Amino acid sequence: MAEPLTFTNVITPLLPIAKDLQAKGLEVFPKLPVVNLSKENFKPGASSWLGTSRKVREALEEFGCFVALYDEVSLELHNAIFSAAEELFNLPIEIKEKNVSEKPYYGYLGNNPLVPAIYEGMGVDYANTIEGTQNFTNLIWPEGNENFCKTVVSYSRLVSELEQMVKRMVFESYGVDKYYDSVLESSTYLLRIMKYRCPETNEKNLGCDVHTDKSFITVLHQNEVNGLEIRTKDGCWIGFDDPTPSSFIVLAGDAFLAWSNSRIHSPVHRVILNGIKQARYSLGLFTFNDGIIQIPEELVDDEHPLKFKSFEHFGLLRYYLTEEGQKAECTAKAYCSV
Ligand SMILES: O=C(O)CCC(=O)C(=O)O
Ligand SMILES: [Fe+2]
Repeated sequence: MAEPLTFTNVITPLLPIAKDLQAKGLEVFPKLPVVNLSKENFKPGASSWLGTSRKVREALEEFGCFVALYDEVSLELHNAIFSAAEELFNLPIEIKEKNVSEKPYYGYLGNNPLVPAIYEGMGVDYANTIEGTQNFTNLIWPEGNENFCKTVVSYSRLVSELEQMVKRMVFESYGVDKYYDSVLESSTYLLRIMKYRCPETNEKNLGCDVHTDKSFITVLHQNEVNGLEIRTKDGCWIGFDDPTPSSFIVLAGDAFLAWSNSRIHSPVHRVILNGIKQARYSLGLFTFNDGIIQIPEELVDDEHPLKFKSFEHFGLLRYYLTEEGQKAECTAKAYCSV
């Protein structure tokens, strides 16, 4: 029987051609897969849910990411969260530096030789909870900032619902939905608010160096200034160049790769700011799981022999900070392969 024409088997054969052209110095940017996840399009149990789940799984297996069209975040909230980001980064450095955390990469990242000079990041832990966001707000604005707090919680809750929908779809698509609730229960959400200022003359335009995420899933959202690039399995760079207020990049992290016994791909990505005229702001909602992540036995078979041991997710993140972890090509493989 002929292979069905899905977006992955249509796009994938074109990638080596794009890679060749890129190697010759030509700017060719194939597109990321796009999946419409706006709620009114389907309900659980309807056929479009199953078809969409398959698309989501295929995109994560082949590209490790896709553009989700999701209209739950209103334009008003979209504008409010980016204004909140601006307000936050306009604060004096000594206030921003108050945000420290024992969890690696959770506090203020900026003004630091470890990150590019044009980059700043601020982590809000447990951002989908009033308590988490209130703790952050109290630290930064002891006099209070109700508007910031409300905006961050509302945004993070809606985007965590998108993350949960994707996770449920993948679990169902693999027939392992019985593990969904326990994985959901241990999920925590870090919102990282990021700013990339315009590079000065002769300053490097690197915003974020090549890396894979250590999260289970990351959901990225940005203002109209481009720069995010994702590398395909065969080494072709795909730029995300048409952001809208309702487009979100859903990206699999190393923990999702390990959980799936290597079925899901965790893509290398970077941010490069070429000739930008205004600052780029982006938001990343990162899922990290408390405790141990188990690899479902159903995902182990002759074709997919067991590749990973159960692992502590925050252990993986801490390992990434070590000298050995920094050198590893794939953090999950180095940390918990069998
Ligand atoms: O700013 C972006 O779009 C991506 C940032 C990123 O990759 C990260 O924080 O892990
Ligand atoms: Fe990333």
